[in-house]
Amino acid sequence: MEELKLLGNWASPFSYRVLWALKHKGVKYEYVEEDLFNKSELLLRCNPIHKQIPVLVHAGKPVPESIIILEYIEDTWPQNPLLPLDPHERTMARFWIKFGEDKAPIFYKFFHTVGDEQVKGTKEAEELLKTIEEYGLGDKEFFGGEELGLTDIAYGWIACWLDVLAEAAGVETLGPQSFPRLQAWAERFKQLPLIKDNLPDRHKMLTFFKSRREKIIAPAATS
Ligand SMILES: N[C@@H](CCC(=O)N[C@@H](CS)C(=O)NCC(=O)O)C(=O)O
Repeated sequence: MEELKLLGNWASPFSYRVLWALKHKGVKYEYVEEDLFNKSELLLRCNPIHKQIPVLVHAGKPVPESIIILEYIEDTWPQNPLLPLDPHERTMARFWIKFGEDKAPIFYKFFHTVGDEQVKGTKEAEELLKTIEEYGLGDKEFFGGEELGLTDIAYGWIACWLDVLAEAAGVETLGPQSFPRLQAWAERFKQLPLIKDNLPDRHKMLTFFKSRREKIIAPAATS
């Protein structure tokens, strides 16, 4: 069997995207935990551009960037498809995945700011959630219809990480709970055995993200 390694980090939603997709496909792989404060030679060699996890290394060939890795997984292991067969539906799944990626900096603003900036960032993130709920999810069970797909995996952090980040940043109101259809999707998503059995411990995440947040806002708080 060709060697397959996932370089990841326990707290990273981007790592979990890849892990969920591999498990969904039933593909065996070796997980390598990266210390992001002391990156391994392997990571630096495999992702010299961004020096970030996740990286999937397949038969010695590295693939960086979680969304690109998801596409690679779908192309390489076609079983249990995560993208629809219909070309238009397939393209729209990619549209929504790209939308989420393009808007990521706006989404994370609330976590990196304080005061008025944070209020503004929270509002902007809420607007994005509203758009995703109304135009992306609509009345469907999952983004692609009745079954889990690549868009759900890409947006999985909204179901499993956003409330933790919001709590760590003191903006508990931010999250799918304010959007009924998004909230129902998030609950449905989290109840899938694939997701439920493959998530970091919430308390451990909260402690970690609170400490990250304190470090991020420290210069703003003392200036
Ligand atoms: N766009 C990237 C983001 C990956 C990312 O932000 N990884 C973080 C961990 S969550 C990382 O490796 N941080 C270390 C660093 O930037 O030095 C992806 O989707 O893979």
